[in-house]
Amino acid sequence: MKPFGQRLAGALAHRGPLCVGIDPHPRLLADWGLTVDVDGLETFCELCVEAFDGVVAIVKPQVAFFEVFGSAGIAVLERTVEVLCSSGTLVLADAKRGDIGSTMDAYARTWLSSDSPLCSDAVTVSPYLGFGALAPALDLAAETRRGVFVLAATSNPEGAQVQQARVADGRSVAQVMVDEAAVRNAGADVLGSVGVVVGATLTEAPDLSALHGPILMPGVGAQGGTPDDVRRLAGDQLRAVVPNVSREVLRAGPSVSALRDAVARTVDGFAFLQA
Ligand SMILES: O=C(O)c1cc(=O)[nH]c(=O)n1[C@@H]1O[C@H](COP(=O)(O)O)[C@@H](O)[C@H]1O
Repeated sequence: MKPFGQRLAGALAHRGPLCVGIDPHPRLLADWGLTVDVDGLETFCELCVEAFDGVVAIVKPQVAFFEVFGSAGIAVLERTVEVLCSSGTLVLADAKRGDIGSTMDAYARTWLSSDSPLCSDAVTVSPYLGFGALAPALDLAAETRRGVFVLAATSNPEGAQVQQARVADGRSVAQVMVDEAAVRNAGADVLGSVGVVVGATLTEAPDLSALHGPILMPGVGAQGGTPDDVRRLAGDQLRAVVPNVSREVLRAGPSVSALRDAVARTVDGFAFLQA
């Protein structure tokens, strides 16, 4: 298996630059005419798989919306991840994990170890216990040829309190996270496997020019970010940018063809990224 960064670059080139979120909000379940319980969750995911599998470059299930249903919800997540991964659609588990030592190691094994029932192609992680605390995930991802997306500058306004704070050399904390990720990507062929998350809602992005890894940009659509914002924030890194859209696409459901049309329209709006 090729490293995640190379697989992602290939998928973006072939299927278009888009990460679609599977975010089974209670509101969306109701709008789709589904019950807000595990049965509704399961049907929602089956329809998402039918609509997105083999169509979009990368799918991002938001783990929180599965955990809220306890073990039965996790079982739905396991099945969803398994179906997508086994057919070759890349899966980014949005778990935003971050802890220390052996606990981080357990999180890493959950999402990145081939023998885990939740094993995905990549996972989101939070570096706000210190970038170095992420080493178990970064090391395991390198070993299993999977990926990690590190939260750098998030789409929510509260993030700035921590992420825009300055360290002693004057860089923002968000910039430090990007620079640390860049160290991990040094020498990678095509695109490194350590990505960063930069919200499409921001007025300014950290300097991404040396990252050599994927840049996930959530916040498009429901949170107010637009393709023009993505273009502005991406700078000269257009080919590394992966916009994430969740509600804006999911609102088109439950019709599978309407979901696919929404994906096609969204991908068209981002054609400039891979031009
Ligand atoms: O890591 C993420 O994906 C993420 C980071 C961030 O800064 N902002 C952000 O919205 N997200 C996630 O991206 C998705 C955005 O959903 P929509 O606002 O519905 O498109 C949610 O699953 C969020 O948890």
